[in-house]
Amino acid sequence: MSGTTTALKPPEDARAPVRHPDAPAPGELLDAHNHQCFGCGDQESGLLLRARAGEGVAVTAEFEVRPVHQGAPGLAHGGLLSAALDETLGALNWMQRVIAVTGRLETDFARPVPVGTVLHLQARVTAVHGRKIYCTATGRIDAHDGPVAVRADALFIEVRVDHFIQNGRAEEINAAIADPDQAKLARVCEVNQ
Ligand SMILES: CCCCC/C=C\C/C=C\C/C=C\C/C=C\CCCC(=O)SCCNC(=O)CCNC(=O)[C@H](O)C(C)(C)COP(=O)(O)OP(=O)(O)OC[C@H]1O[C@@H](n2cnc3c(N)ncnc32)[C@H](O)[C@@H]1OP(=O)(O)O
Repeated sequence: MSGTTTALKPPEDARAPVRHPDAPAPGELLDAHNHQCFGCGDQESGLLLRARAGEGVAVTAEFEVRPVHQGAPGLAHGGLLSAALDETLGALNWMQRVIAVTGRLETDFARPVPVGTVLHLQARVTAVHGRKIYCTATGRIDAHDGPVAVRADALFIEVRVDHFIQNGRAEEINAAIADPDQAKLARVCEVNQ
């Protein structure tokens, strides 16, 4: 059952999430955090997931399941559905203006998802404790109020930009440092740390 492991249950003294005053307005399309990202970037074989700001500390996203996303014939691959949930949860960073990475992600697969489906995703932060951000997401079939196909609970951990600079391959990191959009994103988020 989702959300029952200790690591995914916020402690008693966790605080409510706070929407950053400069967070994008509800409905605003969110930028890709990296154009080469498998989830939100523009790679043809990727998810091409597009996320929008929601109310509060929440986002929505859409992911069209294409033939390249198959596992069983005609059905979406479960790992890619988890990736779509993970990417949507990652977009919550924009609403708090922090940089956080997935520490734990627990997915429930409730229904098979046929190729051709547009998965409507919703994610929100439920609690924050120090660097730990507790969040949850659902993916519904073909409509924002369609049947729930997948859901996830996750724990994201806030990191500094150094996390990427120290761990990423030099080729991509150097390109990111030279990219004004990436450098701006890193600065904006670090101001809050
Ligand atoms: C100019 C250059 C530009 C560079 C780029 C700029 C900006 C980037 C912008 C955005 C990118 C951000 C995210 C990407 C967005 C979307 C993609 C979807 C999201 C992902 O796909 S992202 C990739 C997958 N993700 C990883 O690649 C993480 C690998 N991993 C690690 O890098 C470490 O593992 C880390 C950092 C997670 C923790 O390491 P650490 O040393 O900082 O943590 P530490 O030990 O201090 O723990 C602190 C507290 O978290 C608890 N805790 C820690 N880990 C836990 C776990 N796994 N489960 C449960 N609890 C955990 C501890 O129990 C403790 O809790 P307590 O405080 O209560 O004791």
